[in-house]
Amino acid sequence: MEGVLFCWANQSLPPVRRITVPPGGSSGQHRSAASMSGAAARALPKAVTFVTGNAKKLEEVRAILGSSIPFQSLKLDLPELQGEPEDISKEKARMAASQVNGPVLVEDTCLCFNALKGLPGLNNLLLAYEDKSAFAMCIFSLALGPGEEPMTFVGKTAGKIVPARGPADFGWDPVFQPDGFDQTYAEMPKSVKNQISHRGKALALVKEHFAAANYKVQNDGSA
Ligand SMILES: O=P(O)(O)OP(=O)(O)OP(=O)(O)OC[C@H]1O[C@@H](n2cnc3c(O)ncnc32)[C@H](O)[C@@H]1O
Ligand SMILES: [Mg+2]
Repeated sequence: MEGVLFCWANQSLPPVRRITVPPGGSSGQHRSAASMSGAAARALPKAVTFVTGNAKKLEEVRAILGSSIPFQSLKLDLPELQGEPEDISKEKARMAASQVNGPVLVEDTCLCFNALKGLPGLNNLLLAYEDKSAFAMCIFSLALGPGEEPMTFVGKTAGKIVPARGPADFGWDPVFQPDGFDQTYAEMPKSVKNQISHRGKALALVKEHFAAANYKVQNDGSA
């Protein structure tokens, strides 16, 4: 799985987790300093650019965000980094923000296997293990501009690895069955996946952040 080399086991972690907030930014309750004090909302020079080369990912992000956050998408050739997922994600956001010269949102996803202590890996590695439990994890990083410290938003969905079922048009969707469902991600309607998925949970935090921060886009060139 490109992009993310290490994950962690999910026993002690909640399904969504906000890792960092900017100085003076949102608190754990996702209310920005601006919205709490009545100060003017932060102006963004242009709409957020969501950087991805993955069309299926983009399709889901569009469906989940709707018109809640004005954004445009862009495919950039960024180097694949190694390290801790949140560090990778932040570094990706820093590089993207400096290339775009504006606010960017980037995303990395991995499927992590508890039997492998949270390491992502190939499904057949799991054959040797009784424990087929896994979790899908999505990390979004938002950088408001070049040189700005990115904020990260994490969503996780627990499930298990099963023999493939359903359409094979998006990554490992056919082999991941979320807990509490008898369908794999690939078998369930998109609207259901988006409601319960790692991506849906992470984007709920992103949305909360935007609602609280109330950014003012000066030149809305969103697609
Ligand atoms: O340009 P970026 O956004 O980095 O797109 P990517 O295709 O490189 O995406 P990732 O590195 O985040 O994802 C690693 C792999 O996981 C797959 N993947 C990501 N999200 C998925 C999801 O919700 N369901 C199934 N597979 C997914 C994706 O197709 C890749 O093969
Ligand atoms: Mg990638």
